[in-house]
Amino acid sequence: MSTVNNSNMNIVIRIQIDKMLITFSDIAKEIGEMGGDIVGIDVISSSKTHTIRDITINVNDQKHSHLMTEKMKDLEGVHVVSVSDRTFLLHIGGKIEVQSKNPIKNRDDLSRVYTPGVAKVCTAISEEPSKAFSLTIKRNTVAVVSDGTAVLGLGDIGPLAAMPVMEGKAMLFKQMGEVDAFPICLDTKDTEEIIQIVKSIAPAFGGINLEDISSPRCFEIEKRLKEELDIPVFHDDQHGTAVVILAGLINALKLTEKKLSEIKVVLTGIGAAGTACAKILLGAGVKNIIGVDINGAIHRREKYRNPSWTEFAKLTNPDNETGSLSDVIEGADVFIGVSAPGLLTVEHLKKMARDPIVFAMANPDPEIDPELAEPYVRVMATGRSDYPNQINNVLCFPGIFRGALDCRARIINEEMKIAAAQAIASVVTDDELNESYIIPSVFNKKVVERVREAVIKAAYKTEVARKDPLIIDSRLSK
Ligand SMILES: NC(=O)C1=CN([C@@H]2O[C@H](COP(=O)(O)OP(=O)(O)OC[C@H]3O[C@@H](n4cnc5c(N)ncnc54)[C@H](O)[C@@H]3O)[C@@H](O)[C@H]2O)C=CC1
Ligand SMILES: CC(=O)C(=O)O
Ligand SMILES: [Mg+2]
Repeated sequence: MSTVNNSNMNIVIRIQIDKMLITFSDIAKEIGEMGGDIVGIDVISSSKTHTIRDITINVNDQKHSHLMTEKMKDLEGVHVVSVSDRTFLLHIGGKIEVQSKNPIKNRDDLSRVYTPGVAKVCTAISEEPSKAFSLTIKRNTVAVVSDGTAVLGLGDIGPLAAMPVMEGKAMLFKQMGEVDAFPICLDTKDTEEIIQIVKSIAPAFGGINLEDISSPRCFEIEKRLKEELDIPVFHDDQHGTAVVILAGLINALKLTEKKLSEIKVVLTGIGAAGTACAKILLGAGVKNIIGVDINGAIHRREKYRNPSWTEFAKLTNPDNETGSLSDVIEGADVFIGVSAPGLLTVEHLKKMARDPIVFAMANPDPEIDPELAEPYVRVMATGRSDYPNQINNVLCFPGIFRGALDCRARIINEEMKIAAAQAIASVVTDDELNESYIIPSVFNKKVVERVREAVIKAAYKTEVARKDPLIIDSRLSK
């Protein structure tokens, strides 16, 4: 596949220009001739003889960036001071910080927020632990916990390398849902140890968002934590993803005028996301799902070492189809990929039923390049923000936790997830719905509002909410 990663990246080249030797318009012309698109110019300093400028250039890829830099270096009168990728610039020093709600202006403030005043607040919580929800950050704070074993589609890159993703999730929690989230990357892959650590840190949090923990360990970790903690534990890659897939599918099927109960779905990658996706789709009425992992279709004639595949085989593939993706894609109405880049080909698309729906959601590179797929599909979606129809769990986790925290839910159950999916789908009105808009934008404020509302309603209906409904604030709030 022609990889889509890094396409259209922005770089910032800082150059010192000798005014006697070259003009800026000459430099801009050179950049344009090399296919670079100048999207920003900043003057950093200027003297009679020299200027230093930052030129932000949209380039095709890393190679293009390199050629552009070399060209600048060759120009007489130009000295390249530095070249930065804007993505890296955004990560310098990390992406989040802790801020106090009130400044400590004097001794009196100090004695209230800290000792001695704080002692009576501690005592109050010790006498009535539920007060931790009103007197500490617990009520609005979620731990984003990863062990770095399944980071996006990058695999087991370890806890340090997982941090940028977890910081990103924390940013999204805050901006979209006004939830305070902490990235916590653990230097252990031991299931039991992860469970014990999360249990030990739980007092500070109102919810636990598990992230990018590889399967099948993620299933046991989530199950045990759900049983042993009294706050919501939600493995985002499983349930956040599944919720958004269902939302996207509800809307895409309106376009192809097919029913959930009639479609054949081929799902690649029966790991965390794939397993949960199958469960939510089965719950929503899909009858024919065929899972494909590295050894082909998952079926009941095979004995699997992975217990989650044995379970998966029982629930799916009603006709017990066997073979590779090429075999089982025949006649499929929907392809959902939560697996690896480039495994879906145009030849596969040609074998699908009329009006194929393709959700190629592996990150950062999807199962097929959207541009390659476009002519052969009716609806195309990816997990990325730079193509239409971004099916990404960011549409779910801020709103679902906002709702769960606001009604102080003990758990996030199936009813709350289905309600969240329907809420996301409902943001796209029938008038707006089209092939390039089956799912609302991540920036659409209605998403979190509707998900929150629907989740709270479902939590009360299923009796998992612990807060008096009369004191729930109707607005998005802490
Ligand atoms: N768009 C979104 O919101 C989300 C996208 N994803 C993406 O889905 C992918 C999987 O994520 P997880 O389920 O968390 O990982 P995981 O590690 O739990 O599961 C991945 C599964 O894909 C299988 N796989 C790998 N190569 C394959 C191939 N060539 N053919 C068939 N199966 C293959 C693996 O054996 C494994 O079972 C990643 O690329 C991730 O970025 C995951 C969660 C959310
Ligand atoms: C989006 C996300 O959570 C993932 O790709 O793992
Ligand atoms: Mg993830």
